[in-house]
Amino acid sequence: MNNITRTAMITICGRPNVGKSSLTNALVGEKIAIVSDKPQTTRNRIYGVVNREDTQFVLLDTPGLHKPRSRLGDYMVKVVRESLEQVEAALLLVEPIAHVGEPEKILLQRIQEEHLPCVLCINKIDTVEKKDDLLEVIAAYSAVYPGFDAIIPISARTGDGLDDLMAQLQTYAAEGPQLFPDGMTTDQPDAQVCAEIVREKMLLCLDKEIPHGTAVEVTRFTEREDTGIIDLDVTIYCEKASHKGIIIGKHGDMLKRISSLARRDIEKFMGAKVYMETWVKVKENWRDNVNFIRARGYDEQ
Ligand SMILES: Nc1nc2c(ncn2[C@@H]2O[C@H](COP(=O)(O)OP(=O)(O)OP(=O)(O)O)[C@@H](O)[C@H]2O)c(=O)[nH]1
Repeated sequence: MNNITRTAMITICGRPNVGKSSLTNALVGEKIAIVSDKPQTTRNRIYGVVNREDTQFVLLDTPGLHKPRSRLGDYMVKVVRESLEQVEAALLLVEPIAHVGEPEKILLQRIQEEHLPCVLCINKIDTVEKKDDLLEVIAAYSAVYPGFDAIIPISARTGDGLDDLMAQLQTYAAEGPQLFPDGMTTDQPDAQVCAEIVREKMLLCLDKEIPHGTAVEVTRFTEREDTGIIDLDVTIYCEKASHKGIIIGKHGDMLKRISSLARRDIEKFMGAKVYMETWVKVKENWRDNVNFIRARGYDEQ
């Protein structure tokens, strides 16, 4: 039992691939959001929950802001906009580059419209060799937006700067009830986290556009009463028959690789043994099919 008396909801936003999910996982201390080196990995808003002393922090990991090219993309951009409503503060996460791009400008405008306090976090400082380079990044952002509450260089990978960041986020906590029960680190249902882990492994194992054109659905999620073993049936949807061939691979090798990597992580996340069966189906142009994306949870909330 802890005695939470304060809460702070904070939106983590930024362009694709800056490390929003990596930061969320590092602060939560558990992998709840999938990470890849390919942009536009996160499709939905994900809550990460951190309890520290008397405060419960609820971090909103959002899709990277990008120019949408499909209905799914439209939905992802809408999620970002809405995630800046009704939170205590915004955390704008950026690359250590001394140039403020269009996504950052759009987000700052939106943050200003909502009258939100904003922390600028410069991520990936483990890749910065000279301190002066960081000063240039700070100068570039301060010139565009003088209103940051704080500017904090961090590395989600090494953990550098995260204590300073948490101390700053603490200043946004207000008295309020505990929103999530003890031990709960995310609002995502277990089946959804499992589906996301399969998608992460596709992003890892497959090149280019193929993983971006896939959706993953868990069609069975049952726990055996006697042994606690979890049985999972997973369907991967892709956009073309040629993609299906690539996902399955020669003699099914690629699908086996994706499945076994995913199963390992799912077992870690669930803390149980998992039996998983995986199918691949073709669903042409699903990213523009409103009913299909709604049915898979990419829906107006
Ligand atoms: N060197 C370094 N790499 C990092 C750091 N944080 C994240 N990365 C890498 O950056 C890439 C993108 O990370 P994600 O956490 O998926 O980024 P994201 O902003 O959530 O991406 P989207 O979902 O596309 O918006 C991955 O390859 C991470 O390993 C960091 O502090 N240092």
